[in-house]
Amino acid sequence: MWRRVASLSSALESDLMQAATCGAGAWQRAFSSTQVEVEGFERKSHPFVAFVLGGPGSGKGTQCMKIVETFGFTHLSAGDLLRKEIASNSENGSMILDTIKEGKIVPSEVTVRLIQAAMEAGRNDRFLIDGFPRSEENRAAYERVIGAEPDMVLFFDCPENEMVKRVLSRNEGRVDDNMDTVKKRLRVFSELNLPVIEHYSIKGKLRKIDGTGSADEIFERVRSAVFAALREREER
Ligand SMILES: Nc1ncnc2c1ncn2[C@@H]1O[C@H](COP(=O)(O)OP(=O)(O)O)[C@@H](O)[C@H]1O
Ligand SMILES: O=c1ccn([C@@H]2O[C@H](COP(=O)(O)OP(=O)(O)O)[C@@H](O)[C@H]2O)c(=O)[nH]1
Ligand SMILES: [Mg+2]
Repeated sequence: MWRRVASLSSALESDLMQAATCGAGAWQRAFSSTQVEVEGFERKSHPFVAFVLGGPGSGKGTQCMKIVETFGFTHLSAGDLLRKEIASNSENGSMILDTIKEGKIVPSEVTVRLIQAAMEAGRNDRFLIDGFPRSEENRAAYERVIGAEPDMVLFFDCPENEMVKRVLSRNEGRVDDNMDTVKKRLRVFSELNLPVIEHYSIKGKLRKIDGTGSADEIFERVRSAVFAALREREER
């Protein structure tokens, strides 16, 4: 991420806002032109990281795809990384499969290492980490291994009945998209995920988004939160 050492002109600022509404290409062009035009940028050590949290079916993956299109983030779904590990028949594969079938949380050291490797391979300065951390232990392990906190935490707040409806109609052939497992996942969400959300709320990093309505309506809420957080990071 770039550290601002000179303030953006208001014209450039509005270019960036405008670009944020018309897709990653415009955003990248505006942003890169800003990098060229505003001398003296220095690359920061840690990339911009946004955790994306919310219960099963709250819309994390759907909104992550829109954020990628608009702001050029790399999307790392912790669940997808784990499912890839299962498919690779690695030594942890069967343990991960059993854990996911039960709606439980995979040991932190496994998930954090997968995220770390994906970030190193990602060659980007902004990442969405989707569906992680799911517990205080996950959170502490990430901060210990990666050595940094996230810049922002998006939390999609959605009523349980809406989440269940969406999960049961999600045709992705997943072993955990069934009534029995989704009930377990909702219990895990309220018992273990919510304390993580509370932690980041107290730290002032949480952006709670109403997860009801159409995907486009929800993204309008997301867009301004992400734009503000990116600008805040640049101005630090
Ligand atoms: N705003 C929405 N309204 C209705 N269905 C949605 C909405 N957002 C996502 N979905 C659908 O609900 C299911 C779960 O969405 P997803 O983004 O995978 O959530 P999560 O990653 O939080 O489990 C998917 O089938 C998706 O197409
Ligand atoms: O950091 C993570 C992310 C996911 N999971 C497991 O993987 C499942 C599916 O996660 P995903 O985020 O893909 O589910 P979604 O919320 O998108 O339905 C979860 O229920 C957990 O069992 C986990 O253990 N640790
Ligand atoms: Mg998901």
